[in-house]
Amino acid sequence: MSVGLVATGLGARRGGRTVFADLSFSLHPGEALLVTGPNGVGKSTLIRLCAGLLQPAAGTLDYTATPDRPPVALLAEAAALDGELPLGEALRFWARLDGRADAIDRVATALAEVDLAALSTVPVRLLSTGQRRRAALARVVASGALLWLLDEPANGLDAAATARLEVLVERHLEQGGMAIVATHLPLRLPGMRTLALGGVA
Ligand SMILES: Nc1ncnc2c1ncn2[C@@H]1O[C@H](COP(=O)(O)OP(=O)(O)OP(=O)(O)O)[C@@H](O)[C@H]1O
Repeated sequence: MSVGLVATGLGARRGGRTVFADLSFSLHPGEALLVTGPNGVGKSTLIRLCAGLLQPAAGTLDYTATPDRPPVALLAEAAALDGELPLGEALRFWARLDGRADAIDRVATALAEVDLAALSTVPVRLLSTGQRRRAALARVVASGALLWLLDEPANGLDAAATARLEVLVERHLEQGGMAIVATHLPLRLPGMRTLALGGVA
């Protein structure tokens, strides 16, 4: 199979209820999929399935990555950064876990790219909502991962930060990356396709 993600007849159940069924899509290097739909329709569930944190109730999800990059980076609702650590340290902690030496080197650049360089010595717990979101994005950027899974990445971001997010995703795609972005806020991503979840009747 060529590099990419292929979902075929995907179904998800949570709490004993069907969230969605028979979802099929594919994603290849340079492509982004915007997942939209009303609250509770299953956007986060789809992101978690793609991250391997949930098992599909039906169908298959085949992912072929490249050996030169970490396969997946997830931006979920919680930033998952240690609140007591200075921001730069918290990001370097994850970069070490990502297991690639250059991820640690990329932390400072990623912080600058989300306009947080000035706050790298500030404990994460003191960051504002939007700053935490940008910090979580810096973690994804620093990872160098092939597939970005972004769950509501624009939540809490102001217009300038949203524009930076769009630029970072665009650059990721230009570098052969892929992105699945669950959002209820409008985002402009080049050549993106939209997967509108409609709920299960
Ligand atoms: N841990 C869980 N246990 C049981 N049901 C869950 C769990 N998490 C989510 N659900 C249910 O699964 C459905 C889909 O939730 P999900 O979070 O994927 O929706 P969403 O489209 O991301 O919503 P939102 O726009 O509000 O973020 C909802 O009905 C929700 O109540």
